[in-house]
Amino acid sequence: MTTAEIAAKLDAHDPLAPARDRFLLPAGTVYLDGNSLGALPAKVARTVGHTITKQWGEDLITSWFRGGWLRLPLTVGDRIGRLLGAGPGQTVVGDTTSVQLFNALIAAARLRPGRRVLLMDAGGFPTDRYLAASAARLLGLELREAPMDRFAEAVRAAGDQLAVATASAVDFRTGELWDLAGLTRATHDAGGVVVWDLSHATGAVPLALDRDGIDFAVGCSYKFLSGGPGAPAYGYVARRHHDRLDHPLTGWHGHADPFAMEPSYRPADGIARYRSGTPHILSLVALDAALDAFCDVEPEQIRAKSLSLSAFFIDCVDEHLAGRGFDVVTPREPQRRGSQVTLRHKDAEELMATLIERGFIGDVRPPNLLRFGLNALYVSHADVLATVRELHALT
Ligand SMILES: Cc1ncc(COP(=O)(O)O)c(C=O)c1O
Ligand SMILES: Nc1c(O)cccc1C(=O)C[C@H](N)C(=O)O
Repeated sequence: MTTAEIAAKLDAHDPLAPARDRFLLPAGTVYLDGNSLGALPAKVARTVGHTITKQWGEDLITSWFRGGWLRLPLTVGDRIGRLLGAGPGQTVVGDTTSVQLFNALIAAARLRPGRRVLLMDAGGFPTDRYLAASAARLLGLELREAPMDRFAEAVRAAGDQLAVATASAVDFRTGELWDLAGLTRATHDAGGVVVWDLSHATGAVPLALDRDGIDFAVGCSYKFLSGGPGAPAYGYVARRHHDRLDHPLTGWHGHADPFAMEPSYRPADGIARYRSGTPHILSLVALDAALDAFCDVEPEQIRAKSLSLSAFFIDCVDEHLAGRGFDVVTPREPQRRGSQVTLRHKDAEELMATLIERGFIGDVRPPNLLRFGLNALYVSHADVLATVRELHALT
């Protein structure tokens, strides 16, 4: 079969194909950058419009209490929790991933007083590295870094000095998926606490935070979840830590009784104490509406489609781009792949600029990586083949 026939067959048998209509994608565009900014879900504008005109415009401040605004960080958190393999009452939505990560690192370290080492993933996203360095300085911890393929070794080397280990589940450059369960176990064996950044995994890879015993996790909601530009991030804290959870940002929304306006901080019970200030309602409403696109979809279905797309992408590269200067950077073993394919090429910048001009949107990361995000809800095998053909035409 030709790659065109294979694409047609895979798309014809794709149970998630109808989900594409839940998104507004511009005609003539192949969108492979949903790992950076997810496409616009069709329901979002209408829902946010209603919140603005009715809830804000007419119901005014009563919307905080009667309109459900106050609880949105928790209700939306539980909806994301379903995609994380997290039972209700452990996920809160708000602030940015950077802020969530900072909170998680500090709160995690406070669970291990007397231990000296904060271990971070050497190839992590820059914001994670910058924040881990600052958290270490603030807490007087020794910052160590290790590449992910030697992370477990570094955890063992830190031994009983390990306070916190933090890493990304999926490498933002290569799309490699790491062993969350195994690395969490290794961290626990050393007596440490783990903080995962799940930004490139959420909505893309099945996760089992409760089952895998993960302590803390954070993630973006504007990537595979399509919550919109600057959509609020989430923070997960395993229930077993809630009673001892010492949140660094003791804002009034995490207080046991915010509207009592007490002079001193008294943390709320459960995950509610992991809130801080006033939630970003319009962004939360947009994210809530975006999550409807996932309501009848199981993470395993997303995974099956995503792996089919990435395997087909790699096959098309092998078939159509051989000898044209491309290397497949993303692992070929399916269990080691997230939901993107990364290619190395010396002219990555120029190639991507031309691809985008022609309606094929991916992105580049220095020095020479072309990244293509594969959102199982709206990307087809035909999109993948068309993109590879365009790269063929350009090289
Ligand atoms: C792994 C990872 N963490 C964090 C972020 C971003 O954090 P923030 O939303 O605070 O900019 C990104 C992407 O921007 C990311 O890829
Ligand atoms: N967060 C972003 C932003 O504020 C502007 C442009 C892109 C982004 C991204 O999400 C980048 C993304 N995290 C990455 O993996 O490179």
